[in-house]
Amino acid sequence: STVKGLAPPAERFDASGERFLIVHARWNESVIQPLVEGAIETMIKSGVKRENIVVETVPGSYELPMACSRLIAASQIQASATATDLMGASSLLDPAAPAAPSSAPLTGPFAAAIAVGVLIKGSTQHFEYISEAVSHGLMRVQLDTGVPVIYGVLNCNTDEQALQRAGVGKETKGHNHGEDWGNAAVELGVKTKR
Ligand SMILES: O=c1[nH]c(NC[C@H](O)[C@H](O)[C@H](O)CO)c([N+](=O)[O-])c(=O)[nH]1
Repeated sequence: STVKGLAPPAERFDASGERFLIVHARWNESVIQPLVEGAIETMIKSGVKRENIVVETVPGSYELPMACSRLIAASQIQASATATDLMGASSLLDPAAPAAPSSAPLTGPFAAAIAVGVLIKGSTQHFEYISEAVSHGLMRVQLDTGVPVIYGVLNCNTDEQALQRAGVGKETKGHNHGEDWGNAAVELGVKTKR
């Protein structure tokens, strides 16, 4: 196809002060890992600080909407409170997050989130049901919370398709879609900032 192509990143955005969330499933870990690394590296190239990228995991893609919903809500609650009000609540977020002085908000709200999952078709209808539920679920989370949730779910028929979309294909290397998701998270995070 001469038309289908990746969305090139738009002009550079200043996301240096923004916080981002990445929630990734652990199914198909060998594909998940390059996707997540690609997203993080791309975001850092755009000026995002690594300590402002919170990474959480869930068992499978079906858990992505719930985890994104809860973590986005927790970060929004904490943004309006101080550490003393919400001691222990930070366990929902990155445990490595630097402890803020009690007068400062424990965490800031996330500018955007990326939900990363790899669905590979098996011999049953499981794939279709999860894929449909996750797509609708993630769309609902972003519209309900007002925080962009970038769709980082690969829906593949074969292992090789998934590997190529993480830039680690065996037949041809392919392109790491995690990089595009990192760019999309920065762009939407800046453009939808309130
Ligand atoms: O992320 C995935 N989860 C998968 N299933 C687990 C599912 O996401 C839930 O974790 C599980 O159903 C428990 O809710 C997959 N398959 O079943 O094939 C898959 O390919 N990828």
